[in-house]
Amino acid sequence: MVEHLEDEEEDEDDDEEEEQVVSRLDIFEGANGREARVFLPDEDGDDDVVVFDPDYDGDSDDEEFGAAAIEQSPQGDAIAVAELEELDYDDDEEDGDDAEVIVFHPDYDEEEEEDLFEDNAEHYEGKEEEGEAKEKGVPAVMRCFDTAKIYAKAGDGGNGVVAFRREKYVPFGGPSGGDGGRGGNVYVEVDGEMNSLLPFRKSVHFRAGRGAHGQGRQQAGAKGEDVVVKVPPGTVVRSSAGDVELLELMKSGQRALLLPGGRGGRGNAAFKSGTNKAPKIAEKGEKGPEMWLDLELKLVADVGIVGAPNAGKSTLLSAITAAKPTIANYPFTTLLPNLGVVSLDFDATMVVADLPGLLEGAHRGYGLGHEFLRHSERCSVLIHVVDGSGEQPEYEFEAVRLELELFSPSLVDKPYIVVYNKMDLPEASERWNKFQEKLQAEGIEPCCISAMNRQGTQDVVHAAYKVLQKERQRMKDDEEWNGPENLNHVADAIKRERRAPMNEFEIFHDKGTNTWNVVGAGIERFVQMTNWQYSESLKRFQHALEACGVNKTLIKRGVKEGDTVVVGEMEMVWTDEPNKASSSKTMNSKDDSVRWPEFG
Ligand SMILES: Nc1nc2c(ncn2[C@@H]2O[C@H](COP(=O)(O)OP(=O)(O)OP(=O)(O)O)[C@@H](O)[C@H]2O)c(=O)[nH]1
Ligand SMILES: [Mg+2]
Repeated sequence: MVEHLEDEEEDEDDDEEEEQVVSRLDIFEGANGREARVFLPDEDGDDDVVVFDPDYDGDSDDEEFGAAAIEQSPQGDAIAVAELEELDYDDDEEDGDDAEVIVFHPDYDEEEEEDLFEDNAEHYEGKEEEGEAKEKGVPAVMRCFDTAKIYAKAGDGGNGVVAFRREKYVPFGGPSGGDGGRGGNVYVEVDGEMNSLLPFRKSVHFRAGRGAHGQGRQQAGAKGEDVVVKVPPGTVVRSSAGDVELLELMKSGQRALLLPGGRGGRGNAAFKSGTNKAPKIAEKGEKGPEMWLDLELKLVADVGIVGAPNAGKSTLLSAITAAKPTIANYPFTTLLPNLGVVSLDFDATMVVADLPGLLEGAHRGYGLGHEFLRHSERCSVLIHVVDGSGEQPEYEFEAVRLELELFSPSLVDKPYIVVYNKMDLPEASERWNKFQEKLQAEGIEPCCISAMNRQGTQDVVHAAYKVLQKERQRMKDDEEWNGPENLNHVADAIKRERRAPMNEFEIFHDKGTNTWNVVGAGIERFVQMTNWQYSESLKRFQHALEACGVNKTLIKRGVKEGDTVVVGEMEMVWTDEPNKASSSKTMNSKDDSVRWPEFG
C-alpha cells in the first residue's frame, strides 16, 4: 500500500476497500490443504467462523476474494485482519452449532485464476515432480500472498539553471541561476494494519517525485515528493538483482529510508569563481536510484512447537488454539507449519506454530525444508514435545536437541520448555518419573500432558507465556540498550557511493571494437550530472578527465586515435591532438534526449 505524502487522493482510494477486522485467526492444514479460520468480533459475543479454503470451487466465477493472515500489534499481540471483498454465506451448516460459515476467496486477477488453481490441484493430487517438490510444497495461494515484486525509484534531482541578474543601471549583473530541488525519497514503513502483500498485486511501481528545476534570482527548486511503501509486519525486503537481503521489518511503525532522492543540480550562481565571474554552466539533477525489490512476508510465530515426528505437536496445537491441523498416527504428517493463536486474556495472546517433524522431513525435501526453518527462526520460545510412549523418551529428547544444534544453531539457543506427552498411555506414565528425574538433574523442569485429552495443556500455555514475556522484555531492554535499529543502511550505502571520489575508476578495453570503458561511480555521476546544453560543460568535463587521471591512464594503456572512450552515458572519439588536454572531438550519447554542444 502506498501513501503519497500530501496526496489525499490515494487515501480516498483506500477507503473504498472494505476491511473487516477479525478477532482471531488460525491458519492450519486441513483436509483440503491450507485453511484459515477467522473469528469475527460479534455483538452477541459468539465468534463467527470464516473458512478460507484455497481449494474453494475452482470454476467459480466470483472474481474477488480477500486475504487473511496474521499480524502483530506493537505490543506483539496477534491481531488478524481480513479484507473480505465478497463473502458467500453457506447456510448448510450441519454440525448444528450456531456459528455462521462464510467462505471467501482470496483476491486475485482473473487471468491468474487458472494458474492458481492448476498449481493447487497439482499440489494436492501429489502430481508434482521430485525436483519441484519444495516449491510446490507451498500451496499456490500462500505463495501468491506471501511474496510480491515491486519497483521503487527515488526522485531525480531538479536541474540547476543558468541565469543572470538584469537590473537597471547594472549592465552585467552577476550569475543568479538557482539550484535544482532534491528528488523525493523512497521509504519503507511497517503498517500494523496490513496483513498481506496483496496490495502489491495492484500497485507495483513506486516513484518518488522529481525535484523542481532551479530558477532565476537564485531561487532553488522545490524538493520532490517522498513516497512511502507500506508493508505488513514480518516483511523481508530483498533486491531482485543479486537476491540480497536488505531489510527485515518486523515491528509496526518501523521506517527505513531505502532510496534517497537525487541531489539537485547546481545553478550557475554556484560556479562563480575568481576566474569565471559569469559562468554559463549549470548541472543537471542527479538521477534517483531505482531498484526492483522482492518482498516476502514471513510467518511470525512467538512460540514454535518442536519435537520428533509423531510426538503429538499438531495435537498440542489443536488443544491450545482453534487451529485444526491434520493429526495422524504416522510421522511427517505436518509438512507445513500450522499457525494458531492462543488468547490467555483480553490483551495477552501469542501465536503458536507447530513445526513439521524435524529435519529428516526437511532433508527429504518435503514441505518447506530449510525454507521453513528460516521461518521458524522467528520464534522467541520453543515448546519441545516428547512422545512419552516411545521406547526411550530421554534419548528422543537428546536426539532432537542434537538435531536442532546441527541444523539450526539459532533455534537451539532459544529458551524452551519440555513437554512430556501421551501421559494417558500406560507406557508413558510408567516412564514419566525416570524422565522427570533425568531432566531435573540437568536443571530442566518438564511438564507432563495428554494433548489428546487436553490434560495439562493449560499449564503448558502458561509456562510458555511466562517465558515469552521474559523474552519480550529482554528484547525490549536490548533495544533500549543498543538504541533503535538503524534501518537506513541501504540509503547510507547509496549515499556513500555518491561520495565516491572521481579518481577511483577502472578502465576496461574491448579490443574487438577498440572501445575503452571507464567505470567509476564518481566519474559516472559527474557525466550524468553534466548538462551538455552549456558549452562550458565540455571544458569542465575535459578538465575533470585530465585532473582525475583518466587521460593519463588511457595513454599509458595505449589508446589510439579513433578509439572510442565510454564514460557512463557519454561516448567520445579519442584524438591525439598535441597541446590539447582533451580527448574528445565528437560526442555521441546513448541517450538521444541529451542535446549536444556544437564544437567550433
Ligand atoms: N494416546 C495419545 N495419543 C496422542 C496424544 N497426542 C497425540 N497423539 C497421537 O499421536 C499421533 C501423532 O500426533 P500428531 O499430533 O499428528 O503428531 P505430530 O508431532 O504433529 O506429528 P508430525 O506432524 O508427523 O511430526 C496421532 O495419532 C495422535 O492422535 C496423546 O496425548 N495421547
Ligand atoms: Mg504434525
